Amino acid sequence: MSPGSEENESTASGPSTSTRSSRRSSRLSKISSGTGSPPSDGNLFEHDDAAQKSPQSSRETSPEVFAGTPFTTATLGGFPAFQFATYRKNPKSYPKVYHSSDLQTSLHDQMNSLRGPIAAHPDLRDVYEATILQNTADDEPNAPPIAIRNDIDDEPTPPWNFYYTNKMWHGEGVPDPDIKNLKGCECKGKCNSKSKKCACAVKNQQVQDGAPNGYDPNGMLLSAGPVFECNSMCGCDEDCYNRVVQQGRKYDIAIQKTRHKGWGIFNGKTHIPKFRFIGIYSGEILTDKEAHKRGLYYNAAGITYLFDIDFYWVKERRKPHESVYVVDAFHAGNFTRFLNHSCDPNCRLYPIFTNEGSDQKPLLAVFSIKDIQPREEICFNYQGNYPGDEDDGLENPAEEEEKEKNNADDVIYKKCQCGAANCTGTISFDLSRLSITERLFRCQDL
Ligand SMILES: C[S@@+](CC[C@H](N)C(=O)[O-])C[C@H]1O[C@@H](n2cnc3c(N)ncnc32)[C@H](O)[C@@H]1O
Repeated sequence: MSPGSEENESTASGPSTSTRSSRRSSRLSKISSGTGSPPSDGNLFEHDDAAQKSPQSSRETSPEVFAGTPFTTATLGGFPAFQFATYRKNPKSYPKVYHSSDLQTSLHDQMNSLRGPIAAHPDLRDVYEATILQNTADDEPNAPPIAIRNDIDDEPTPPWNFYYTNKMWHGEGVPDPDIKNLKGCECKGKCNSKSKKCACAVKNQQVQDGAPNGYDPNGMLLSAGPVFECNSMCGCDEDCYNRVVQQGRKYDIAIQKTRHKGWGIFNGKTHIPKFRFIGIYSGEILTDKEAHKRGLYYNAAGITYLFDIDFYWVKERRKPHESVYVVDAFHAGNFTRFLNHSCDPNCRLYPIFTNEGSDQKPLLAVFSIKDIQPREEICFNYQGNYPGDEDDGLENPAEEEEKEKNNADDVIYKKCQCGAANCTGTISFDLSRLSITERLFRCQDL
């Protein structure tokens, strides 16, 4: 089954489109010069907080970035004003870069030092939920809250062993997002995935050889990607149809204890249609070398949160000297780190680019691949086996046996508790990594 292969729903806000048969709105903005005192009539101005707070905002005025930019000399209340489109051709604010070395752990150390009845107090759940809200306030301000539930035992919350975040924290040796190679579109209003003029839509169509790619106006994913979302360099609106992952989570979910698989992720009260964005697999982005070192420890503990960025499309473009990047959600991550494995999964990870110009570092975005009922557990397949993939994940048994002998120390086997009718009985983590898929992974294969 392919993303977007169902009939489109009509939409109240956007034009109704049929994606199956087909291959696939000036405003003035102003910004303070960033120097001197804020204006006394500051509320007359739209200030870009992100740009002002960003440690890199000094770059906004650097000659390298703005060389030749036709800024207007018009002023509004003493501040320079310029055309929105011109402004957006130069990033309004460089995406802030987060480094693993800046991760905060003091709250976690404090919570882990609690002992006795206080450590098991049910009210700790409220602290956990509030921490999630606080840590995600800037990147998903309109998302429904995440609930913590446990009807199985007395553990009040999942362990306080990671920093809750939707961001990607760059480890040592991992380059910052490549902004120099980030290209935007010149569109105004909302971009249309079928457009032949929108540079982002055209790029998306090209990577799928002209087949539909990107999203429909309801946010439904149209292909297996990669999808290049509109970015800081684009002229379109913040709620453009080609900005789905960057707008954050829309569905309410619960982190809930399961009987045999530890904590898991459950849908909330609403039904999630297929191919809708659920969340990004956030955490630290590491070099392969660092991930390998950590993997040995995770093997010993029998649990892993390492996830290789090894999409077919990424691999094809990797230069010989380039490392595989790996996402590690052990020390930092969001609810997606609690997604359990199922042999009959209802979600899958897709490569989505938001503000990253490097081919090698898409976000790992979780989308539903089936309609997900209220309260249903949300799971993906840790081995990257999905019905309809080129070989359905079924390896050559002789090759597999040989691989197992060679890697005996690097593979963890666990009894699978997914309960699906087609359950294979075991889950294995090869080299302590969860895999997107080693196999060919193209839209037409799904
Ligand atoms: C990425 S974590 C998922 C969240 C985990 N349940 C927790 O409480 O932190 C992966 C671990 O969850 C457990 N798990 C996930 N899916 C499972 C399954 N189908 N059967 C048994 N254990 C599972 C295993 O212990 C596995 O190592």
